[in-house]
Amino acid sequence: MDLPKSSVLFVDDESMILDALKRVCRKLYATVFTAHGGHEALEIIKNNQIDIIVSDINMPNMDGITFLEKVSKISPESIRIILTAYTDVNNTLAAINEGKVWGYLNKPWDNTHLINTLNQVIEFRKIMVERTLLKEFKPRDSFPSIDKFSGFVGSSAKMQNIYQTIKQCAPCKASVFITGPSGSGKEVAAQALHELSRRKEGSFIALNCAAIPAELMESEIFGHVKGAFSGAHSNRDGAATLAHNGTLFLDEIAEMDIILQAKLLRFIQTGTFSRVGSGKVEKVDVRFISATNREPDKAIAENKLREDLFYRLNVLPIALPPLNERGSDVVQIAEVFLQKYNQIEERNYQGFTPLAKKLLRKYQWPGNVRQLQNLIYSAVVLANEPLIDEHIFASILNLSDEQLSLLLESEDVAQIHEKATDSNIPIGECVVTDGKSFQDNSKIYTLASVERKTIEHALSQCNDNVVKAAEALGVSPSTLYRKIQQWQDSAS
Ligand SMILES: Nc1ncnc2c1ncn2[C@@H]1O[C@H](COP(=O)(O)OP(=O)(O)OP(=O)(O)O)[C@@H](O)[C@H]1O
Repeated sequence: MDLPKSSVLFVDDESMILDALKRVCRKLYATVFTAHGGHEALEIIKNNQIDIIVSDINMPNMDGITFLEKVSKISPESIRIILTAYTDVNNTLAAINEGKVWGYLNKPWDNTHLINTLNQVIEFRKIMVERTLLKEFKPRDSFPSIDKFSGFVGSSAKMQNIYQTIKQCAPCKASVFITGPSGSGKEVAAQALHELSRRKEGSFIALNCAAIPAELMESEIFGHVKGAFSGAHSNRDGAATLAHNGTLFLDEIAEMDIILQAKLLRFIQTGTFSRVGSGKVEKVDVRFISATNREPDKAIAENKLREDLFYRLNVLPIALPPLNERGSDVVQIAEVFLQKYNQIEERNYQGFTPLAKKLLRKYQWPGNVRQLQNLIYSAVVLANEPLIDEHIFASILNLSDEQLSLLLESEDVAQIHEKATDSNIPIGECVVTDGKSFQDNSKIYTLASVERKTIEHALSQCNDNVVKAAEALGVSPSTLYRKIQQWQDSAS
């Protein structure tokens, strides 16, 4: 598990001491911050992830013990160390015993001892963080069992219908016409039809009619003989020959040249064709599957697709639903892609945070499964926590903060109710606004107020331990810190 570089904050009222500490710590594998006193340090802690805090005791305005006590509330996971003269020993021991600080360093310090101690603390903290993460996120050897059907992942009712249709259509010879938006899995469906058919020992030949230039298409389908056109240096088999006893998948059929569509129609009707440049008629046994992401009626009206060809190909229609109509299939598919890209990129992401999953379920997915696939691959490359969170997704999808909250907002109330039920806390008792319980049905509460009260309640139940409260609420600690920070910002 790769953890990011640690960060250390030194707090002292004397600039010379801070400069000296900074110089010594160049040897440390850590980002070093300095602050001239408690108030400046608290600002830094609010705006940055600080792992280790080393503070002087005797400082004007706010003494070191009071400062570190405050830190223990807002950043309980950070390791707090006192930099102290021997004369402060009683204060120091009391602070350690009360759990306000983790340990102390002597002032004046020995450079080597200082670096060694901080390195040990960095190591110690890493182990603690790893332990917490491992406990919190329960790393697993395998992801939860996923419903799969011949290349498809997902168990929504709509996809169950599709699987049923594929199972019924696969054994027949009749042509199948697959429609569905771009990236919705039309080729996966075509392959499933082939794999589940009696032709599975034969070849599955896919031709993307949009990707091949019109002048080459005829030769791609039917092959050519040597000398048929300039560049035809030898005989070449086309897809029709290669798919003999197998399946020919004509993807993006409405992009095929309309004149060639007439030749294709003849081939489908008779099973016979001639290679380009040859008069010899050949016969093959091919099952046709075609697909388009256009609406066939429109494509016919626009003269992109021959009507007679369409009716010939559209014996068994299959219409794939867009990803955003497949409910939580999206999360299952994302989990499978996560496993795949974890393996390819040698990463070990354990899954997604609850809000990241919510984003996956709420997003519209204009590019369907292919877009989801690309998103997960990017996240695996760009994220650096064991769980992938909603912010990584939002940044890859280019969503503003406002768009992200709008996207996540709609289910919030339900989620809060779910969580209260999960933790057996009666909602009316745990979430109170303006002195009224949420069981008061006459009042409508804003989502923001419900959220804030819920978080405040969780914090107070967990003795202000942000990590525990975050765990209880099912969000990451960083999300909670961000929210607390926002309230503090708007209050100041
Ligand atoms: N239900 C699914 N489960 C897992 N992976 C899927 C699923 N549907 C599609 N995919 C994957 O998504 C990607 C796009 O699927 P596919 O190429 O079949 O879509 P398409 O509809 O044929 O796209 P286009 O319209 O652009 O030709 C592929 O990598 C495919 O393996």
